[in-house]
Amino acid sequence: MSTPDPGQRITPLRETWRQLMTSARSRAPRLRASLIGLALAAIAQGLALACLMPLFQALIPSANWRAALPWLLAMTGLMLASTVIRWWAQGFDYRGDMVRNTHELRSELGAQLRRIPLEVLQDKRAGGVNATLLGNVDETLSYILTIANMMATALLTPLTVALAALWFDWRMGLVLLLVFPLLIPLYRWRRPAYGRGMRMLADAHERTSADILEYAQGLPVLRATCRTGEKAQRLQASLVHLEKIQTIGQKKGAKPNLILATVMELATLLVVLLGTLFVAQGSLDIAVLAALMVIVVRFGEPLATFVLYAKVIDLIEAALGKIDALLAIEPLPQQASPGMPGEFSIDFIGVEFAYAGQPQSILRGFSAQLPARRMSALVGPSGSGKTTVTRLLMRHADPQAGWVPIGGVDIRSLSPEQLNGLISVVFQDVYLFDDTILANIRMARPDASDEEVEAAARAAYCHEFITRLPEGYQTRVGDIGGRLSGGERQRISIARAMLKNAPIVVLDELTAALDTESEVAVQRAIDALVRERTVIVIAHRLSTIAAADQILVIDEGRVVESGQHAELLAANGRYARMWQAQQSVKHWRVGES
Ligand SMILES: Nc1ncnc2c1ncn2[C@@H]1O[C@H](COP(=O)(O)OP(=O)(O)OP(=O)(O)O)[C@@H](O)[C@H]1O
Repeated sequence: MSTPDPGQRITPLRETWRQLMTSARSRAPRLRASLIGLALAAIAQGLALACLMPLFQALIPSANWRAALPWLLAMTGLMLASTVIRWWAQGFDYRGDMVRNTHELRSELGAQLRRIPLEVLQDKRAGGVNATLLGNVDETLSYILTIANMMATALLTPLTVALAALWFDWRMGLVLLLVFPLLIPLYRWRRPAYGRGMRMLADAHERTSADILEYAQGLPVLRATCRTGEKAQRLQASLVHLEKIQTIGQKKGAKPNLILATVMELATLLVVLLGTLFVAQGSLDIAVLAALMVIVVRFGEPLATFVLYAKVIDLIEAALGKIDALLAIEPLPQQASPGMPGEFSIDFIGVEFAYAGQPQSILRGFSAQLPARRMSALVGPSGSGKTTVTRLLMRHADPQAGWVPIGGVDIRSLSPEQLNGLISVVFQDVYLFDDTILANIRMARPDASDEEVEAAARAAYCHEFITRLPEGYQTRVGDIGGRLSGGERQRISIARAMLKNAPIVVLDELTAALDTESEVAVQRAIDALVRERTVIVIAHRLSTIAAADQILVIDEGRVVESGQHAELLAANGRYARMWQAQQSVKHWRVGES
């Protein structure tokens, strides 16, 4: 995700309000009403406290309870109203709206993850996405009412009292009102720094979250390569960075808070001094001064911490920014659909493609015809663009020029579901979810019956090893951990493809990392899978694709040779040289020079 730009403009509060209402989704009107309710409750509370002035006037020194009674009743009524409105407003939190809203927002972000181009998603670190979905969503919605309540009580209640005080004694009213304009320059002075600080904090959280996830997931590899220390250092560096940002945040908050607390103390002193002076002169009712002193003491504390609350608004704003940025990523456009293809040949026509932000094109005028129900193999040096070709077929991204039709239908006119339904993918790296084996296979076609799942597993040569597991098909992948071998995991992946029964199969050379026995099993499963389908296989070991119907040799993003194995050998070109190089490697033995 984006790194913070220190010069970045501070989002206006209006924009924060808009983002907040957007993230409240269907509950925006209720949230808006709750926030307005909290403001009204604070004003009612201010009016209730203002009643202290006439109440004291009636009681001091004449103790006229009859004159005091209406004010006592008004105060009780206003206090009651304030409490009821506040309870109603906060009902958004305690009646579960907030939790449901948080859940909806997370679901929407989850749906957005499914919509955004995979190529964009691949650029984001898993931990970063996790930080947005969990942390930012919580930061945004869970604190909002609490903080709004605090701010309303800290600002609106004293402001109401100050305005009411004008009525009883304009000089004291003005003194009270003077305190509020002082808050504004203080807030404006600190806000850019807080805003930046909170954005940096959000970025630091995201980075640390990504590093922790990567460290935990990569531990087996790190241990095997003895590089735990190096990665641990990186993680440690992230944690230190996070600590630094938090410390800076605390330090930045200390000064304005101290200043504000001092201003509030001085304001209290000013009210007491001026009040005493006016009372001594006989121009101020002692009862009004007594009431004002109670009020000032009551509000000094929340006002003093106002700037601290303002910091949380910036935290919310930073979180809203992250959520907005994720929601703003556009899915790939879809053209008008002429319907589903009638057959499943694949063409790449003049395809130019560069990854986002990369200057050089990976595919440069790539054109190829992959006949239906035939196996086409992509071979070529590492980095030549083989995987990129398959990614474009699966529409992880769109080419900058050229197009890719399946059976003559441009894949850009198929919906993601239609396109995904046409293609099965089997990679070396098989991701198994922490669920039962049955569910892991069934995910390829959720409506498949148990019998159909088992038939696919048999066809992919999985049934035997699955029935040997402690609970057969009901064994949870998490419970058996690393007990499944690479070949077994790959056969589960092939079973998924069997069950999906899509007409096109993309295979990343599977057998490269397997021992001979597993290789034979996986190869048999593949042979069963690819029958009668349009198959693209990315091959590193040429021996595995010698029988392909067509071999496309790719170099620097275009097809430089194509044909069958024998033809290409006879042509004595690039393929023949690659073949010879691999044949000679085959005869090497470890330790021989
Ligand atoms: N998401 C990405 N962003 C930027 N560049 C990328 C991305 N994915 C791949 N590349 C670059 O594109 C080029 C082609 O990569 P690709 O994976 O298609 O090659 P390949 O022929 O499949 O390589 P290999 O045989 O090593 O798997 C490489 O230089 C690679 O670094």
